[in-house]
Amino acid sequence: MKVAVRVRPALNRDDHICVSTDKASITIFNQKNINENITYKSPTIFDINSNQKDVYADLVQPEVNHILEGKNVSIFAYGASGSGKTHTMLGSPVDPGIIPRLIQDLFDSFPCQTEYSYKMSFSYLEIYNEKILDLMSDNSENLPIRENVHQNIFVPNLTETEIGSFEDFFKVFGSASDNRTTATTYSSANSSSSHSVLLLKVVKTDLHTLKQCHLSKVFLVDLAGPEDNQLTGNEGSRFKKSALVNKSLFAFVDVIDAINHGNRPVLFRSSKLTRLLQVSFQNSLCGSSHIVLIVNIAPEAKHYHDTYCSLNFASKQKKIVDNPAVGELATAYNIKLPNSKQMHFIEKDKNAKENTKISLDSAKKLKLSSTGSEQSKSSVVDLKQQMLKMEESLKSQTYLNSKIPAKDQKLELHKVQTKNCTEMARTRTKIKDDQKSKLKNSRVKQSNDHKNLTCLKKDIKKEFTPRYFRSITTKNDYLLIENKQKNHRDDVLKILNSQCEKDLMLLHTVGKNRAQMIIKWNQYHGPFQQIEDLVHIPDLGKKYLTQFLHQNHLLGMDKENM
Ligand SMILES: Nc1ncnc2c1ncn2[C@@H]1O[C@H](COP(=O)(O)OP(=O)(O)OP(=O)(O)O)[C@@H](O)[C@H]1O
Repeated sequence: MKVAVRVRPALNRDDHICVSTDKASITIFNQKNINENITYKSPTIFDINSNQKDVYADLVQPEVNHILEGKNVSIFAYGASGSGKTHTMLGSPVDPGIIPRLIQDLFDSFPCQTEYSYKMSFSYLEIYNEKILDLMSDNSENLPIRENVHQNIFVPNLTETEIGSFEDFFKVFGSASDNRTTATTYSSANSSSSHSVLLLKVVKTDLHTLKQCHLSKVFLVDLAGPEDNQLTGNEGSRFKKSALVNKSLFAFVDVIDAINHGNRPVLFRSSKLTRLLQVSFQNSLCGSSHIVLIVNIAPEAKHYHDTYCSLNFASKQKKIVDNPAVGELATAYNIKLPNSKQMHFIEKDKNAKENTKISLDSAKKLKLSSTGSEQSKSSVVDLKQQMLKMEESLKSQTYLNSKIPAKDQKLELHKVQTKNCTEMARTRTKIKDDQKSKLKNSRVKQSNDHKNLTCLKKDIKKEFTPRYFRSITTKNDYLLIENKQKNHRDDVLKILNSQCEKDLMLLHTVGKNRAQMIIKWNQYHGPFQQIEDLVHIPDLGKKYLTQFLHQNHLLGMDKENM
């Protein structure tokens, strides 16, 4: 996930400003307390002088190739009302933002080939009051969100328009934008009070076979600004609506936090927005989906509180940016131990971090000990010196960072890995013991197959539901499941040969009809030798077999049988 902060220029010359920036940090000052200033470090800051072209070139242009390769990309503009989200995403005809630039860029980048063709279509919706409204339809009603058998999330009946050029897009999009819900807020007379989601679909087709090679989905999201109802004095329905906006923003922040920190379960269903983007969020963990988060900031002192909240959110995600290992942990098979050279840098990095901590502590002490105004002035000078030291220290961290990407991640990963290694050794012994005792037990239990099936029924329900899999966080969990899964492969085969409709229906993707098909095949051809024999049942076929293995979490196991 890429995270960037963008500060818009002040809208009024006379306004007091509470934000200052340099290349790698942003500082906010509290007007009510001159001693109170907070500095945030961020790898990507767009200050008041940055223009739309810079923002696009740095954050979005690199994604064009990913889109052409079939990866999904989601771009979010987050920030308080009036902080410049719509300007960043859409801009104006004279100063276009990310959306028009990306569409133009994609059309320009489609390669002219005789073998493949690219097609682009788009849908445009808003989430207002936790309702999904089709902005391309003049009288849209609340649309549902559905999930198909391939676990793709979609909105049925959402208008989708194919576009052959940038002009095509703008014609349709222009009128659809007028349908967006706006409201007057304390910071803007024309504030967007909904999340708008522009979904671009880019399809690559093989011109010889006319088959789709891949489909890339690009979500361009202009989030509604959170509203402080105490500050705005919102009442009645306006209060309820803004409470819903705030609730869905909390859900959005929660999901991002949970995904990036490896917390499980991730509550995608707690808002329409997160549910709609569930697949993109999940795929970002394995790298097949990219996320760009732009945190917009208004520099005026009257927005201090909003700015403070947005920067806190951004700085939390910055840790995440430096922590791609979360994805590796979630797909625990990829864990690699750092080599000795990397360990050297990790140690160095640790020291640099500690130096920063010391500087911060002494800066805090200085701040606390200042009393009189003279003392306060000298304290401020000292504080600045301390800050400089801190900055230097952080710079050295950045240097180290460039040597080893994701330093925090390495440290965290190392800790987790050391812990995991010990736990893994323990688990291996435990698994071996378990296996031995299971073998003994199974001899005794052989005479009672029904009992085994009842155990399996519980196991499948408890352990092989997708929800359970989502809660797996450590490699040990995977090892345990992997081991159990191998045993259960045999058990699933037993169920397939059980000729018992009720037991067969315990398996995922097996309903009454399929259970009867399996029983009939079984009676006619004799017992299945392996699960993959399902492919021989005429009405099921290869596609169903993959689905069956996937849903019952047998995919990737015993590949020699496939
Ligand atoms: N980088 C910028 N340069 C110049 N003007 C800007 C910039 N960012 C925002 N603005 C101006 O600030 C005002 C508010 O911006 P915008 O409407 O994009 O905010 P917003 O965050 O989308 O607000 P809301 O959530 O209320 O819709 C607009 O007049 C816009 O033109």
